[in-house]
Amino acid sequence: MLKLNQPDLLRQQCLVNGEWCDAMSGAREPVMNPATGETLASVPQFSEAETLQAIESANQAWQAWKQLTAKARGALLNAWAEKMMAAQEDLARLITAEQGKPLAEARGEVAYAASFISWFAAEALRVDGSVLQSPQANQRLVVVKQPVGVCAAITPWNFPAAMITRKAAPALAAGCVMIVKPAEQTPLTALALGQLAVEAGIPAGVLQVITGDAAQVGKTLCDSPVVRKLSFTGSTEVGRLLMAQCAPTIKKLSLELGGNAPVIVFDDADLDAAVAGIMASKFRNSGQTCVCANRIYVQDGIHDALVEKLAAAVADLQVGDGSRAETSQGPLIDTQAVEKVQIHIRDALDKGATLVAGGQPHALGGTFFQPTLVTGVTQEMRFAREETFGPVAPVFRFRDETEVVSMANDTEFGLAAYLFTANAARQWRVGEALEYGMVGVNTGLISNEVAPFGGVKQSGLGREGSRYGIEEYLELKYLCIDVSR
Ligand SMILES: NC(=O)C1=CN([C@@H]2O[C@H](COP(=O)(O)OP(=O)(O)OC[C@H]3O[C@@H](n4cnc5c(N)ncnc54)[C@H](OP(=O)(O)O)[C@@H]3O)[C@@H](O)[C@H]2O)C=CC1
Ligand SMILES: O=C(O)CCCC(=O)O
Repeated sequence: MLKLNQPDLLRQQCLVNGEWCDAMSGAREPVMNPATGETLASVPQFSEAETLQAIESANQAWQAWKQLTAKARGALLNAWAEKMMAAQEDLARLITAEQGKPLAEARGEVAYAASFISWFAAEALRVDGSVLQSPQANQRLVVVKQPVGVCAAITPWNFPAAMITRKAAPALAAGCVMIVKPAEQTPLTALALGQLAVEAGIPAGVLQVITGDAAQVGKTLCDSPVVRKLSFTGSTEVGRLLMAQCAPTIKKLSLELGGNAPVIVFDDADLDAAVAGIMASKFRNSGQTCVCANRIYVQDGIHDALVEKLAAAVADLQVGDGSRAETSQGPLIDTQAVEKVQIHIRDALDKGATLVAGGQPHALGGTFFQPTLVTGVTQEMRFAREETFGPVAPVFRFRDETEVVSMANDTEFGLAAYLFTANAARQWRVGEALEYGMVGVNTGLISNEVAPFGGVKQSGLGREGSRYGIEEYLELKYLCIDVSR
């Protein structure tokens, strides 16, 4: 059973207009622990009617929220971030229980999530406009920034806290209000964040958290002309659907979709640094992040040495329940995730790849999977085309820079890429040539609140975090003032 220091953080109702509510039908969905299969709690199954109520409450709340000074909004956001950090251990336990990641990673996620709130509390103070040089002597031209309005966020299960705050914090800082629909696997962290927002004094209706039928809730949010913006993180497939659903109301969109991150290791790289970077990027959250290394390209000259070091590092990973201190690899989120990993491995082995380590479900059973290393992978295999989203490191071999840049760019995705080389000119050259929104050079960890997170091509639209992130929640308004009368 889940034990929390602050038991009222385990919320099993939706937060609408400052009230904790059930679905009108009374329908509920269980929330499972992927490590044990245990039912942790259950949450309401909202449908269209309750979603419409949340939209109405959001619109009412917006009228007062947008009138607050940026300083006042920032102070409330800071109070929310402080509450989160005070409840870091409880939030981490909730994340590990419903999502599976090791507790140390979950604690890190809470701090990462809170960092977006503090960052945007400060960015609120820096939203400004401009005065333009007028082509007419009698006119003054002024540009101001105003909040977009009622926003919605649909978030994934892999970062149950951070994907919410990375959207809600800039929205609230800009003067928008937000309705959050978390993933069905991880609603408990989202509801706990709602509770902490209430405790921080964020007014009713400004941040609402609703759980339920994704297709119905999503369609209602997309169809509503009151909702002016949707921010989504998840699969490219659902992103495409939401984009189409938002077309009739011409909604603003931020989409953070699938990745297929290449890691390129050149002959001149520091091999230990490359292995540390690959391990951090590949096996974080058991390979379930959209910036996880999906393809590892290793140059001929160091291929065998790198594979040997990588195999040793993979062998050191400790698979287990994330609540155990020694665990570095938790379970995968569900059985479909395990199936996807197995399909990708089987496809590669059938086409001639070599299994160096792992490759099977773990002896612990359930959705635990052995950390896996495969070599001899080629562009014809699924590993090259699809996001595996699991603890599998597929190693490709390459000859030269031109060849590897072409292989790395040969995908419809363009979120994150990584390269390891000691050559400064090559760092620039390849960094510029990679068609990705984010490039890590000699590092496998690139995410923080200060940097613009987002992709090109079919990895999405817009940027989250950073000073650019708040712009996604602001509209420019131009005033032309005749000063002659
Ligand atoms: N970019 C990223 O960070 C992520 C990428 N992925 C990729 O997607 C694959 C599948 O993961 P999965 O969880 O199925 O991802 P989804 O895209 O299905 O889920 C992400 C979010 O979208 C919601 N959603 C699903 N269908 C609809 C719909 N018709 N209308 C509105 N919202 C909807 C989900 O709700 P609900 O949970 O209630 O169904 C969840 O909140 C992964 O293997 C991975 O490759 C997955 C998660 C995150
Ligand atoms: O979309 C994801 O997979 C979550 C983002 C991970 C990160 O912020 O590094």
